[in-house]
Amino acid sequence: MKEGNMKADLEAPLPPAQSDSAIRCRDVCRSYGKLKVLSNLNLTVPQGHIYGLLGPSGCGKTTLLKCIVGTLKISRGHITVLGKPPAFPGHEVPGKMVGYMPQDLALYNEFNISDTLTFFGRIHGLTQKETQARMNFLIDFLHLPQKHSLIRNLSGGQRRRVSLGAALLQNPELLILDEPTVGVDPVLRAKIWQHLVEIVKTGKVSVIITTHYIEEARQANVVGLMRNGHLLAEGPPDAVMKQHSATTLEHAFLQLCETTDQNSIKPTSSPQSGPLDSSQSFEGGREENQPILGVGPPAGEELPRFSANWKVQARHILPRGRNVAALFIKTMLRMRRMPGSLCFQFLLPVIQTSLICLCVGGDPRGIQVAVVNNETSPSAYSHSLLSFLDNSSIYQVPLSHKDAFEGVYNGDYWGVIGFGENFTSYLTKRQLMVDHLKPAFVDNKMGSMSYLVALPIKFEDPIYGSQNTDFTTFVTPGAVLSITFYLAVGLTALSFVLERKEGLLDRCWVAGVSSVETMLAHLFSQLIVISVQISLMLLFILLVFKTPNEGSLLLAIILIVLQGMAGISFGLVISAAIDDEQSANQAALGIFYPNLILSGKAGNPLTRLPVSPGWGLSRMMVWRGFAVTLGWNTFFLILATVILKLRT
Ligand SMILES: Nc1ncnc2c1ncn2[C@@H]1O[C@H](COP(=O)(O)OP(=O)(O)OP(=O)(O)O)[C@@H](O)[C@H]1O
Repeated sequence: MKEGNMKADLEAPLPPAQSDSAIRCRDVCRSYGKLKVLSNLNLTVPQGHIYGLLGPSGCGKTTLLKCIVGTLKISRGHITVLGKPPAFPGHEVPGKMVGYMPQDLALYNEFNISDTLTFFGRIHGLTQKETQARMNFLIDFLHLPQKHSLIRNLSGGQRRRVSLGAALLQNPELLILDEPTVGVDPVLRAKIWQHLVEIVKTGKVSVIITTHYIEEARQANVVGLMRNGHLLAEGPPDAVMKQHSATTLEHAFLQLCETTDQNSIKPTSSPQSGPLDSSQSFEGGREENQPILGVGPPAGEELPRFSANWKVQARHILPRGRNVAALFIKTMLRMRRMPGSLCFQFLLPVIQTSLICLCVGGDPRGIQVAVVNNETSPSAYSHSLLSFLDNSSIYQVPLSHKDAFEGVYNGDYWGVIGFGENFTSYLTKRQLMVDHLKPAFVDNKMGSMSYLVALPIKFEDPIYGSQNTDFTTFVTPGAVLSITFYLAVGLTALSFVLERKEGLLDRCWVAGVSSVETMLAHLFSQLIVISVQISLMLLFILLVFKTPNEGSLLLAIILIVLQGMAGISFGLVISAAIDDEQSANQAALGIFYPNLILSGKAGNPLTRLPVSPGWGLSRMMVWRGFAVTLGWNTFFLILATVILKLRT
């Protein structure tokens, strides 16, 4: 009786033939380092159905969804999504065919609802009219507030609905929703489910949804029960409950776990067979590692082979202008919405350069020096000598011999200047003697060898700059290059790491944006920031601090821009390799001094070449500087791309 009922249940709601599967996973494995998260997992989402993927926290649901949308690579096995493997050249998964709502809401807080939907509309290639029409529908349908409401001012539930709206925007054929109902009140939860049931009715849209709330998944057409990276069971909710004589899905799941533990059966390693027949039961004749009530294709089914011609492959690799433009506009809009942060980015380099010009290389001031003068006459030479000292640097404190030395021992004074009582008379005598003796001695005793007592160094007029070049002039060009480089490193690394942490990068990738497009858009938008920064810095150092410039200003600007671009590229490497902002900051800071010293930016006059001496690109030292900077740029960009590819 029990078996008969179960068969009847299975026959009615089971999905169409497996060729109509929206998603098929076969023997899928995925690990994070040594942690095996997905292990020989088999799953089938039938076309035009809602698939509820259930399981405890940490069982691997999100990891599986990331593998399905192509943001994570599987270590072993096969996945096909809407007919082809994810990220297959020419396939629009990731892309327009899939709507993805990640677990973390992944919305730009500075945007309003309209900006958010417009951004995703641009990426999906919707016209303004289409986006507007969908936006009006979604705002009405999901009961969203006014379209100009800022995301950061919305409630948690409203944000969740905006995130769902962004996933639904382009009417995708496949919806992947990672816990859309977490933290949502029961009324909204019911509404979300009601909507999902509505959209799959056409048979053209398929949905896979994960949830912790097992009972709500009874509204799904098919549920998959997952545990420790395996799929324990897959089938219509009623059939799963009946199979375990349970009144709730939760109870059925508990029973399934207990039985699995007792029998120590390792689930799912072989391809699934068709729907369970009356002789098959979990307790009895079930094939080892096969999920009960499987809805997938029969065992031994041949997997289709996929190929793409070189044109499709080339189009797949090449960055698309539409996506780069959408990302560029997005970054510009975010900057405009954060005027404080923008001003900080523009002014910080100017403030730093100004501080260097004001504080580095100037004369010391207010140095306290004890003066012990034993000459009393006001006309004594000692008074004249003391008056010639630079009194803005040295602050003279007249003291007795004892107090002066005690003061120096106590650290109150930097030194003692002392004059004996006969200083003036001895100086006069010595002057007279030298005047008489020197010519006589040198000429009579040394004759033609008198040049030997001349100074061994001759100071000619300098080829570059003036004879009195101060340290500030010397150090400023290197400082400008360093500041441009490090600000670009820090800002790039931080913005990318934060975007990834908030799930924004993943969301964009699932919408069809490649890592190269993301990098290009960032490079272009940062170029604008760098240009303003450089203009302000040059205005200050050339016009306010009057740092001399005898060379081509254009070459100097190009070199500084290239340094900024090298900083952006290096920031991309850091953000590709590191996941949290603290480590990214540490990496950016850690490279500061080694790079400053090894690159010669600190005190190496070569860094000033295009600015000060007026050399052009024909000089080897100058073009080599440009070539080296361009080389590092290319190397960092390639490295960032490779790391990103390896890490997905
Ligand atoms: N980037 C990562 N690096 C290392 N381990 C990870 C990473 N992401 C997830 N994991 C680990 O993989 C396992 C599965 O994580 P996953 O997020 O897929 O689980 P989940 O079922 O979605 O959990 P939840 O329902 O709580 O979201 C967990 O043990 C988690 O710690």
